[in-house]
Amino acid sequence: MERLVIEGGRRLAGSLRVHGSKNAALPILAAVTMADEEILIRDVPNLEDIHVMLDILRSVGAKVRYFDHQAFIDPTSIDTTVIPDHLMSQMRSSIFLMGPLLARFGAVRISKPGGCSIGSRPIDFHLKGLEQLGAEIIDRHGYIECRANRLQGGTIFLDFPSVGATENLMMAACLAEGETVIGNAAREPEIRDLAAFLTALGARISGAGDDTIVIEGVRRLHGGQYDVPPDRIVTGTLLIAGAVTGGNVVLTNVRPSDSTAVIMKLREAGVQISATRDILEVRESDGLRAIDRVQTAPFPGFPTDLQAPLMALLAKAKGTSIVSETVFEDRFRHVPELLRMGAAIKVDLRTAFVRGVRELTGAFVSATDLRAGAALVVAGLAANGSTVIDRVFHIDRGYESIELQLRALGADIVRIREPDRRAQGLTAHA
Ligand SMILES: CC(=O)N[C@H]1[C@@H](OP(=O)(O)OP(=O)(O)OC[C@H]2O[C@@H](n3ccc(=O)[nH]c3=O)[C@H](O)[C@@H]2O)O[C@H](CO)[C@@H](O)[C@@H]1O
Ligand SMILES: C=C(OP(=O)(O)O)C(=O)O
Repeated sequence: MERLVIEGGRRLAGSLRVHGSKNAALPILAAVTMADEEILIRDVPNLEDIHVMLDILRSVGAKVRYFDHQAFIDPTSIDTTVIPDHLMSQMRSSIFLMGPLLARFGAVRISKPGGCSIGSRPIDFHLKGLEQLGAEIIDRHGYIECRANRLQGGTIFLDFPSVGATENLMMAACLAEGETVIGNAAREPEIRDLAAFLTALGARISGAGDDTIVIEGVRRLHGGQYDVPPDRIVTGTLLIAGAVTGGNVVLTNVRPSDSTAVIMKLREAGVQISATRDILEVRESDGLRAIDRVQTAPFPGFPTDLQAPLMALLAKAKGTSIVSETVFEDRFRHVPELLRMGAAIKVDLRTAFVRGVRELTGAFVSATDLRAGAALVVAGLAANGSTVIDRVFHIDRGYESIELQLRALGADIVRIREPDRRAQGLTAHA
């Protein structure tokens, strides 16, 4: 079991290149199964979820090489559309194989996907949408079998602009016969990138990034190359980390327009941020202040994935901030951990009232999910004394060697294997 140990109170300073986006790379890698030639994807982050996705591609017979953040994938050797249970259960994004494999090979068999515990996360929109494209779906005993000779274009209207369902259905529709319209589609930047990648392979998509996407099905997708965009959630986390330590951090390889919501909220909290074409800089500010209201929402709203890291900053901001989580029903699991560090937060259903305290103190805490873990890192950087974060594997799903990135900015953070001297003297909890 690995842990992070942070000696808080160091001001972050320096420059860092933001790595490729997990949430953009995962559907792009799944979409590769629809092509009939080799594909090269660059800037693929070296993350646990990516390795699971590459293992899934290998498990269905694709030839995969991954080095220097480049993934070379030859899908022409795919010889099965049954995904092993132990890979399906490791992450939510395993569901992305459903649309592409069904569209390309006419059948797919999966078990229910795994993922972070942040809510119930059903897959009903994915299944209903595929049925509207003519798939026959049998969902029983924990397995889902889908069949279709060739998917038929159709009109789909999502009850909620689900990112994953929009991506899965957009991928499937690329090889369907005729036109598909996805209404109330998600507008996240990752959807634009997925559409750009598919278009580079010969797909015909318009409207990605708007709430109505139109896909004209084609017979085949050929080979191609694509650069994964920078990770906007890592960008936001590093901005927050720089701000909470009163630091001066320059982030390169960013797309500021994808981070508008978090930049605006940080400015409201008194943080100075400047943006140029692909650079963001957090400058030293004189004190953090509370934000009246932060409400998570689909893009371009404030991203749910940054709610926990921002809350860790607000825990030290003067005044009381109100944080509402509207996307997932159970995404406040970081609150009890922040309370161990001296935060003053009260939760009422899906709203948290965060009264800023003068000081957070180091403690032994546990990452309950990916972004909850990131929030604890933010809190640990700002706290007095040592923070030990358990269950680091959650953080490794979305941040590439987070300790190395933060050390490059001057943080005192190390990764240890239990038992280790630096962790002794701090009491573990269940
Ligand atoms: C790999 C990836 O890109 N993950 C992101 C993606 O997850 P993901 O694609 O799973 O998130 P969705 O946008 O689908 O989920 C949003 C809401 O819709 C609900 N829902 C979704 C699908 C469905 O079939 N039925 C249903 O009820 C979910 O339970 C949730 O309450 O978007 C989330 C919301 O921005 C982010 O937090 C995740 O980081
Ligand atoms: C919830 C997240 O990811 P996933 O959808 O892959 O579980 C996340 O990236 O914060």
